[in-house]
Amino acid sequence: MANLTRKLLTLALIKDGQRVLLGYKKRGFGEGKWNMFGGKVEKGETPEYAAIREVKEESGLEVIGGVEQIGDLEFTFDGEDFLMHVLVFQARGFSGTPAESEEMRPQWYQIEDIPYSKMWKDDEFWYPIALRGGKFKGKFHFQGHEVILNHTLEEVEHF
Ligand SMILES: Nc1ncnc2c1[nH]c(=O)n2[C@H]1C[C@H](O)[C@@H](COP(=O)(O)OP(=O)(O)OP(=O)(O)O)O1
Repeated sequence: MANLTRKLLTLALIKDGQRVLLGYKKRGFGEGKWNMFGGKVEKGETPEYAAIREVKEESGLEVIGGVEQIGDLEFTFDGEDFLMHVLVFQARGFSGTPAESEEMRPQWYQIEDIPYSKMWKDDEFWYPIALRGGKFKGKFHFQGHEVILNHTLEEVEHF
């Protein structure tokens, strides 16, 4: 694939014991899916700062103690000229009560109840690694938004 435009985005895992906070995406890219919180890294931001900002904007939670990178994912789409590079972080801590935003409706899920059938198809590959404390790198090539044509995924020690 030649000359793909790269976009840098974040996702943030908010985990509290055996439950995880997901958001129902009300608009924009991935509308109608449950997802972690995140979005584009704006000019002048570090990815860590962007991840913390998006958590606040989309869920109402304040990240405490910063974030740690746990994943590095690339998404491409058949026939499209862009590549989405998504850095996945885990919040070390958080405070506040989840609140609905214009973009997301947050809800806690027990790990065994995560609604994979209503999420991006790649999530069921890498969430299990993230949820047991592992780190991972992966590439997923989609046809549309629902079919994965091919992928790679490996667990890593560090980035
Ligand atoms: N395949 C897949 N699985 C899991 N998560 C994602 C994908 N593709 C994705 O894009 N994502 C994530 C990465 C980002 O967190 C969001 C998309 O971000 P987006 O809503 O476009 O960015 P914002 O900056 O919040 O958007 P606006 O505020 O400009 O609407 O999905």
